[in-house]
Amino acid sequence: MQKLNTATQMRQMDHAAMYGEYAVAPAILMENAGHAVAERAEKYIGGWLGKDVIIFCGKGNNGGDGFVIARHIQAAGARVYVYVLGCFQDYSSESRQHLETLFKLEDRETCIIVRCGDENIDWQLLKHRLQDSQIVIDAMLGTGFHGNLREPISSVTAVINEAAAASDLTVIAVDIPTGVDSDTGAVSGSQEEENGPVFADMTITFGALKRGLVFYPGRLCAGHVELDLIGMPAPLLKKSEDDPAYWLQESDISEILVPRSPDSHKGSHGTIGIVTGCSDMAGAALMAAHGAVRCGAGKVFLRVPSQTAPYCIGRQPEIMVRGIGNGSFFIEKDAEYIVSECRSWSVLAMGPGMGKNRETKKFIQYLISHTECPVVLDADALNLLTGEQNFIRSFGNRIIMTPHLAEFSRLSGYSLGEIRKDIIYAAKRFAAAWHVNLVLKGAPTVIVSAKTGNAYVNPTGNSGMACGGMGDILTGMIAAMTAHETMPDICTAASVGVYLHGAAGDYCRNHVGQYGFTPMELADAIPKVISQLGEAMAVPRLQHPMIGGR
Ligand SMILES: NC(=O)C1=CN([C@@H]2O[C@H](COP(=O)(O)OP(=O)(O)OC[C@H]3O[C@@H](n4cnc5c(N)ncnc54)[C@H](OP(=O)(O)O)[C@@H]3O)[C@@H](O)[C@H]2O)[C@@H](O)CC1
Ligand SMILES: Nc1ncnc2c1ncn2[C@@H]1O[C@H](COP(=O)(O)OP(=O)(O)O)[C@@H](O)[C@H]1O
Ligand SMILES: [K+]
Repeated sequence: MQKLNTATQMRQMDHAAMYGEYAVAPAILMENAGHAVAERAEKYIGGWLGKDVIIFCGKGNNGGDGFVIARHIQAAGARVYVYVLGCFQDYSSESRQHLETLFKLEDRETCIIVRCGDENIDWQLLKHRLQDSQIVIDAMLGTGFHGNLREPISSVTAVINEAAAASDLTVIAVDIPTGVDSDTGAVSGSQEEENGPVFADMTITFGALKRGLVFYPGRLCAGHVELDLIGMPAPLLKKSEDDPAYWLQESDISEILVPRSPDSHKGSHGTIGIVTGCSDMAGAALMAAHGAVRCGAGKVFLRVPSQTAPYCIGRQPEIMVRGIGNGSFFIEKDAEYIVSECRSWSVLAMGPGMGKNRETKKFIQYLISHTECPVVLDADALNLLTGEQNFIRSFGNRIIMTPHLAEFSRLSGYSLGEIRKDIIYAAKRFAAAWHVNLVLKGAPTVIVSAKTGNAYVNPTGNSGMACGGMGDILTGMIAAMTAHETMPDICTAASVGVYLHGAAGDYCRNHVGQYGFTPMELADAIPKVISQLGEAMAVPRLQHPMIGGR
């Protein structure tokens, strides 16, 4: 698990490293950052020797990193043009120190410094240099960026992007591409204003990942991302932040998802009750059940309204289907029977294709309030529970809600714009207010624990999954994961389900193609992606140290 930090958290980490008990000198931290870029980018571009490189250095410490990079790559055999966009006296003392060193290296041949602080930029000359260069390094703005790009940075950014689009210029961003908000992934400008962000091929980021590197549109600007720890003291790297968010790793999943015990039986892997569907949406119910089967569930029971049952019975032999009541949708009266069945179920999942009938809402509420097992709520179950914050709050610890953005907007009352502005904030705020475990589906999906308020962001998945039915499969997967005997808590189960769902989507993209793989094909890929985790799976362990815990 990697921390996903905000600019404020990064400032606190930097400050603690430099001015706390560890007393790492600011110039050394900057030296490490600049050296990390020179070294990691060298591998990416295949060596500095003989390359023409333009480094744009802003007036903050991101620019200071640029001065260090210039020194290292000049030494490695490149010709460097350094555009200094700040005035000497305004730089921090560590940036000034590195700039002074660079001034000593200026030779008009391998190190050419262009002082732009109080002069105009020769745009024609810059464009020619961009045409003749192979690499651009963006050290204009890092975590200090806010608002929209101002001149001259906005024009410099425009000419970099233009040159990169017209040639095979490689753009390397320092810490985060200029114009990307570290906290949210929002970017500067709009199409009309043309003051958009830098589009980089690679970003080397320092100390911890920034949230803006994994949320769109910022993620599109970052290209290939590498994290360098730049000599940050280990306790600071491990320290839990206030208001934390984490980027899930494959190693987290293989640590949690232990191999099945040789003497396990179907009871060890849970009895899954999927109670959903209505007359015209039998497919959603079947897909949810199939998602559970493919996640290794011990037994899967599918309960649908009686008029839906003929379309489900016998479709898949391992799923035990029964029709409930007399109608084409569930009504409150049907709930009593499910409550009695539920006593032997490990988990109850409701929502996919369930319809929006008011009577069905009463059915769902009756079931939630008369059962004790974990409950996964998706799709129509969420639409029906809009406005029921007080009701959900009292059961929230054992509920996982899995809305996509539009369902989340209806459920929470937050506008889509408000949600997109800061997805982690919106997800955490909702999970705290409703006291519920949340899986906010999207690109990427965010999971929030009801118990800790921690947010986990999922790295897997792709746009081939943007098609109807993918969420239904996920509902069944999360239900099945919740029921495995070795799963420490339901937020962890949800995180594993979401990760594997995306990983199975990535498997399908790679083996079937980005267009047109189906939810059922994705489900069929789940055992394959789990077996790929196989070698890394840990020996059984009861409590994973981070997700959902503590
Ligand atoms: N010791 C450390 O802390 C370490 C830090 N490190 C590095 O420092 C970086 C953070 O440095 P930082 O805090 O100086 O901020 P930075 O991103 O350089 O920008 C600040 C300047 O940008 C300006 N500005 C803002 N918005 C703007 C806009 N829209 N358009 C135009 N200008 C705008 C803003 O001006 P203002 O708006 O305040 O007038 C201010 O002058 C971090 O990302 C990492 O690379 C590493 O070396 C490791 C050790
Ligand atoms: N561009 C994308 N990148 C990654 N994952 C995606 C993308 N588009 C969709 N998904 C995933 O696919 C699933 C779609 O779920 P949902 O919208 O509920 O589908 P449905 O309701 O039709 O079953 C979610 O898990 C979502 O995260
Ligand atoms: K940058």
